[in-house]
Amino acid sequence: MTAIDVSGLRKSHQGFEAVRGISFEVAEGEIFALLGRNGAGKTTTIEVLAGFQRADGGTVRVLGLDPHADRAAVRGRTGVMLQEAGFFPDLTVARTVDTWRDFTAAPRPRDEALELAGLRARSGTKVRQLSGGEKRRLDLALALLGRPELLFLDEPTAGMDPEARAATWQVIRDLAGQGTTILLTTHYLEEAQRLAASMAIMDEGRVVASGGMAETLAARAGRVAFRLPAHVEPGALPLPVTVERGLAVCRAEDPDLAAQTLLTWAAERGLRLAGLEVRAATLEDLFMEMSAR
Ligand SMILES: Nc1ncnc2c1ncn2[C@@H]1O[C@H](COP(=O)(O)OP(=O)(O)OP(=O)(O)O)[C@@H](O)[C@H]1O
Repeated sequence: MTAIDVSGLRKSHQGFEAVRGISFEVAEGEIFALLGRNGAGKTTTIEVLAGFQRADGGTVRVLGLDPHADRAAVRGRTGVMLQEAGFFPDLTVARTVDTWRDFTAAPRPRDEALELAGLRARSGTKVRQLSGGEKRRLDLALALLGRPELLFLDEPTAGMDPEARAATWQVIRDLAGQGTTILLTTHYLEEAQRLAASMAIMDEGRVVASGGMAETLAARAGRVAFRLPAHVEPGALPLPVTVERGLAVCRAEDPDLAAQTLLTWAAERGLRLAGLEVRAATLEDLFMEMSAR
């Protein structure tokens, strides 16, 4: 089943077209990463999908519903974590959650939501005393209150230290494991690559790449990098290379095979390929390529 179906979506803000006819689908129970540079249109897209803004063009279906026309129904089944939460700084974490519980149908118990978000130990702390990363966790706890079928997470790990980030990844994975569909944005491409089964990269309001994460990356060239041996010209190597920051870099569909070819060539000449690094394409490679156009 498709949890989110976006086709030709357009949305302008005061005459500026932030989203310019994008299409993508998110399958039920999947983690989907919406990626792109600052201003690419990710938040605007989430705001339309969550029913906060009305689309100017195209069609959008969320859990089979129109998120604007059927927004009450959609809101009851979705959780949203936007970038800027409107917390009351003088309330404690516990009171903040309690206040939100009052507006949520069949909410989770407060401590369960705090536990899930890794914030239970800060229950009695005032919001103003939370760190940036802890505020993100409070946001997550609030987004989880209504046991949503679908979660929108706009930069869920921004400002978190590595430990908190890893804990949040686990929460996200656990939720997906229980069947929750998750659409997230992040500027941490490694995070997207680790978490998401599918993705779309946006640039200036358009989708410039999309698809299954593993398939998309597998279809792209990997790279073999090494320090060029002394007195060897790049043109003498058996495969084409570029020299990048002092390293010879060979891009190849099958980087293992390319490395073998290069190593055999070097061994036959008694040369070493120092610092040899062989890796498949990463999301960062794809992102840089797509955003640089
Ligand atoms: N309310 C608004 N009024 C006018 N312009 C807006 C408004 N909201 C967003 N924009 C503009 O629309 C474009 C897309 O913004 P959006 O917040 O959707 O991008 P984003 O991909 O989420 O960026 P970021 O990674 O910085 O969060 C930007 O150029 C932004 O300045």
